Amino acid sequence: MSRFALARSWPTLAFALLLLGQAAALALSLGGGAGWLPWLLTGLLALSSLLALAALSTLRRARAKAERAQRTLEEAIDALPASVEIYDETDRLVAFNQRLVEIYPHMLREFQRRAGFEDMVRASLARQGIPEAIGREEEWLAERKRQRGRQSAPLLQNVHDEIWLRVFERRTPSGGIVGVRLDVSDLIHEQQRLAASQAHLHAIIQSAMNGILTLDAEGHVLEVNPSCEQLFGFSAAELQGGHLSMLFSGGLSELAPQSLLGQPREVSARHRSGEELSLQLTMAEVRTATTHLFVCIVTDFSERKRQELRLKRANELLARQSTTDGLTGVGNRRLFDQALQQEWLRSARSGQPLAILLVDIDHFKQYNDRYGHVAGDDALRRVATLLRSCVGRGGESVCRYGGEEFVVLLVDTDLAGAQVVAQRCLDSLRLAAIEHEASPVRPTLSLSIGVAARLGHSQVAAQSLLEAADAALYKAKQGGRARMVCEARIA
Ligand SMILES: Nc1nc2c(ncn2[C@@H]2O[C@H](COP(=O)(O)OP(=O)(O)OP(=O)(O)O)[C@@H](O)[C@H]2O)c(=O)[nH]1
Repeated sequence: MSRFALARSWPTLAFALLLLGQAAALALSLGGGAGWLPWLLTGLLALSSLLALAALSTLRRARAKAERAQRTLEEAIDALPASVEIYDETDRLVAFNQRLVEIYPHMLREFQRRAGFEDMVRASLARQGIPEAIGREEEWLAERKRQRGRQSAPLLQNVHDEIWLRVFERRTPSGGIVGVRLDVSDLIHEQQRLAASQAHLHAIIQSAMNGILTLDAEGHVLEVNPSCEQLFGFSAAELQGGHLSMLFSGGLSELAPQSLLGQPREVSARHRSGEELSLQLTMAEVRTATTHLFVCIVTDFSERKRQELRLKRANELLARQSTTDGLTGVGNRRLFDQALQQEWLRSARSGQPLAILLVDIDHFKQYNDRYGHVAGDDALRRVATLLRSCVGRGGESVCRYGGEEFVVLLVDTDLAGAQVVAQRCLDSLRLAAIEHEASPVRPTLSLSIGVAARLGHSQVAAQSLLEAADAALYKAKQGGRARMVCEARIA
């Protein structure tokens, strides 16, 4: 028997002793009895009084202890960060803590012991205290009652002023219900902020002009944006799961995304159609406690690259045109001037000789007059071609000097060598036998050539070589044309 049970039985014992005492007193008053009997009765009375007093004191102590225990329990429940409410088997409120009142301050009056759950919910609905139920209160209440104490997962409830609760309800073995409401507003607001930021990010990625791919740590495609689909000509479904190497060529196939981190790099790729793409690839790593992936941003500069190539070709053509004679296709005067300066310096450095032939078509005016300008142009083209074929080492050293005059630059060639070339030119034109009936020299086109050469290391200017060749040409003309004249070497 526990001490508490023992204490509870003592008043009964004391009462029994008292009754026994009174019975004995009655028997005595009714007649006779032993002389010791009053003493016995007095003793019994005293003993029963003592027992009763002891029992009362034990009871008081036990009650005080029970009250202390209940107070401790109530204080503990009140101190919980969650609200606690306890209902009996008829769904009436038996106990609740302070937190419940704080969560539902408008329900202060309704939170009474023995208040029914449904009545309290109805009161809350009437005050529009449950935002998600507004406009469909009865339906909401029916559903709430149906689920009461049976939810497999806690309910998420939006109360007022942006307060979100997780409601845990469990049925007790005796048929009552214990409810706990945990304020998860911070968590929900964080989730809402996260969802908003994800939506924001998603919109940016979806509308970005750059191709954006997410890759796993091995380089397999996880997600792509519409620009990426457009860029490669493959759908997201086709790209997903594929490896980086499927998209990019040029040595990227063996590389893991990790090795592409850092500075943007230029890579080439192929569109589904086979068209070559010039791309810039920037790789970023995303590493969190639960995630490890890579974000690859791809910029297409194929069009810019094509434009650059077109521009380069156009510039090359322009440069060629600016140094080419439009009629004959040989170099023009500008090219000759540049080449002469360049070779002059080179010859000065190396000590190698340098020679030029100044070539003039004889009586070309008469040719034009006799055969017309178009035929004259054609004759100029034929002479240019013949000269190029006579020069041997790269015909590009033949330039049109102006009108019906050509100049031939002969590198690493001395005067003797230049004379050989000049003679070859004269012979070659004679053999070509281009008709020139109006020429007083002979009935075919002829040339006069002035030859000059420089010795290496001479300090004079390049112009002096040209002047020497011009003087020689003049002498050739004076000497009857259809010939060459060699000017003395330039020192
Ligand atoms: N068809 C044609 N003729 C040209 C061209 N450039 C210059 N000529 C002509 O070449 C002729 C040169 O005449 P001149 O300077 O008197 O020389 P030439 O008639 O050859 O006389 P010599 O040089 O003294 O033998 C001119 O009639 C020019 O019109 C050209 O591009 N096409």
